Amino acid sequence: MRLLVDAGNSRLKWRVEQVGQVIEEGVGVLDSSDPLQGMSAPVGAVSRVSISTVASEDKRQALLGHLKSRFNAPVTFYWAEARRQGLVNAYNDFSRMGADRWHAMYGAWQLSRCGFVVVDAGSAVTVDYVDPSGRHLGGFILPGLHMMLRSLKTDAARIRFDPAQVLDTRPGASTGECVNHGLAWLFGAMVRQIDSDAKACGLKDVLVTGGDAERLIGLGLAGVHHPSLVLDGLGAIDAEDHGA
Ligand SMILES: Nc1ncnc2c1ncn2[C@@H]1O[C@H](COP(=O)(O)OP(=O)(O)O)[C@@H](O)[C@H]1O
Ligand SMILES: CC(C)(COP(=O)(O)O)[C@@H](O)C(=O)NCCC(=O)O
Ligand SMILES: [K+]
Repeated sequence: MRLLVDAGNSRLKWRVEQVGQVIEEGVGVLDSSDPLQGMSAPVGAVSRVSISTVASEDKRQALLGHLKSRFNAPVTFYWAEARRQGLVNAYNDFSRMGADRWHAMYGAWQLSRCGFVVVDAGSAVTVDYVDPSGRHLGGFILPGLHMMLRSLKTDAARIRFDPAQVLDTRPGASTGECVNHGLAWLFGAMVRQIDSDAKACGLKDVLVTGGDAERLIGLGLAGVHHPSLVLDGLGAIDAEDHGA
């Protein structure tokens, strides 16, 4: 069995697989005593652990320590690459790209050959464009929904509100409405921009992942939800590197 891990800035997603079949999966918190919360697969049955992470070096080391003490199996971190199987990174310095972005793009590359957009609505929102030949055209990094709400709460003295996941984009008539409608309005505008870029670049598919994926689809993003695109891409790369 192999254990795949996507350790983001907010949450850690994990999946145990045997010959391509998902045995179990879950979500944990990276800097908790049990980041693989809920995992019941026998420890001895895990033959390797493969990880995609964008967490800090301290958190990465702590995760590595946890995995080494729990499993008697090799642990490999996978990072962004210049190219793989026809997918070509736009970054000059590919090592600076978040591993999650590369793995999500590679997951998408397994599914779509007609040009695609990957939207990962996690702690930060990332948008990446890939043309039908596999050339990454570049992307965008924006603060995520939760991050924006937190910055309004902590960096402005008189903005007090309860966050609400509304889809309402009408002008607000209270602080709460102005903030909550404001975020829906901003993300609605982003969704239209993605749609217009995709049309202009001739990209047919939009694949959406991350904790706020459904919210973006609710705001009109015409994409297909792939909840574990990062793990899918990581799994494909891990299989290739193990000759599977
Ligand atoms: N149960 C949850 N716990 C934390 N965040 C959640 C939850 N459900 C939805 N979210 C949203 O998902 C975002 C995090 O998405 P995720 O893909 O897990 O991020 P990351 O990959 O950065 O760890 C948060 O910013 C939040 O808005
Ligand atoms: C942009 C990100 C913070 C997104 O990670 P997330 O918020 O989903 O945990 C991550 O991909 C990252 O740290 N990237 C490094 C910078 C770059 O991709 O250029
Ligand atoms: K992510």
